[in-house]
Amino acid sequence: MQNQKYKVAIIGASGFTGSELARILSQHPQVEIKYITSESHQGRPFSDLHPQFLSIIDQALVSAEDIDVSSLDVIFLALPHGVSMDFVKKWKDNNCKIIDLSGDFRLSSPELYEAWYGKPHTYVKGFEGAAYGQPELFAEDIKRSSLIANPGCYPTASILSLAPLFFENMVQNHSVVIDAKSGLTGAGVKASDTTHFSNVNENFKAYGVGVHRHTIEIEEQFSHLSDGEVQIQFTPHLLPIDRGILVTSYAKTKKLTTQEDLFSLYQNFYADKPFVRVKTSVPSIKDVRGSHFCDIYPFWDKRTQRVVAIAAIDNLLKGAASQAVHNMNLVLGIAETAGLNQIPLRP
Ligand SMILES: NC(=O)C1=CN([C@@H]2O[C@H](COP(=O)(O)OP(=O)(O)OC[C@H]3O[C@@H](n4cnc5c(N)ncnc54)[C@H](OP(=O)(O)O)[C@@H]3O)[C@@H](O)[C@H]2O)C=CC1
Ligand SMILES: CC(=O)N[C@@H](CCC(=O)OP(=O)(O)O)C(=O)O
Repeated sequence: MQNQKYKVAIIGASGFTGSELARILSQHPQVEIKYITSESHQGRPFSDLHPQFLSIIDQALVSAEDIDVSSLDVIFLALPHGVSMDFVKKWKDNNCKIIDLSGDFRLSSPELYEAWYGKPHTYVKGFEGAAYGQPELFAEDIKRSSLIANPGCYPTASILSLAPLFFENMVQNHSVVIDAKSGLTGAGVKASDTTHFSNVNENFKAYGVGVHRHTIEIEEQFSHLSDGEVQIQFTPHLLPIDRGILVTSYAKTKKLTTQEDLFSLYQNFYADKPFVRVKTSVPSIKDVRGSHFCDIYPFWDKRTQRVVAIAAIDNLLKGAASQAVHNMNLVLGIAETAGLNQIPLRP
């Protein structure tokens, strides 16, 4: 029903992805935002905290303890890792869909979670029914699931950059290197030494070398796509900008290719995916900023016999909030593109 309004709640709306969810959902033709929650700011108008919403969303923030979950169709959890799982456990028996933006249910087992997140999982059963929410790759799983694990920001760009090659089982194992860069909002709203202005401004650095938790998330999805165990080298970097991710992915293929074949492979793979734009030139972060697009340039380097795939997304949108809304559209069975037509903000 096109005029049906689905009732949703945004849990953890004082953060960056929570506020971006509010921006998109408030313009979604089939959504009514029933609750916006914050524990540390409950009682204050949402627009006090996020002034861009003044006279648009002035409703008061409430505690997550006080919401009537039975009245909701969809809950978005914009909470840190290790916090989301408690809410999923508490609300799982209500007849509503839960879309979790954290990493709590993205991996395939609690053991892997503990190994990469450094803490035990407290809701092991949740893994059973969770779908990995990459809409371009797993739409059918997403439509069937009541718990959707929204992918991480780096994994979104990284997975989309090489998915066509893995799907065709064309990649030589151990040959993949992913060099990724993110703007600061990827680190969340709380300031730290790492995100202090003078440590970031006019600076650029790698972090999490060899140990970043997104390594396993990407490996698991590539393994899933290609039906074999995949290992990758993944290195994230912190860019001195607000938002945006650019990844450069390198892979050796099992058989030789050409630029024309590579481009057609990507174009065909993403032909019916409205938010992936396969390009013939390099993408930049400003080409996608503020939008749900992922732009990809697949390049065959004849000299080194390598694929170089460059992908750009907005970490807060395609890497988080708009991806969550895309998942909502799929799980509710409404138009896939509803509410997601933001044109990138450039310059
Ligand atoms: N930022 C990004 O680019 C991306 C983020 N994600 C993931 O999405 C989730 C939300 O991210 P983001 O919006 O950036 O995070 P923020 O840190 O900006 O916001 C998280 C919010 O969660 C609430 N919260 C509730 N309980 C706790 C707790 N125990 N400790 C800390 N905060 C708590 C806080 O609000 P309050 O205290 O007011 O209740 C806080 O504002 C995270 O899991 C993140 O990893 C995923 C992809 C991209
Ligand atoms: C710049 C920056 O700090 N980025 C975050 C990733 C944010 C994100 O997408 O991921 P999760 O939901 O998996 O936390 C980081 O590297 O931890």
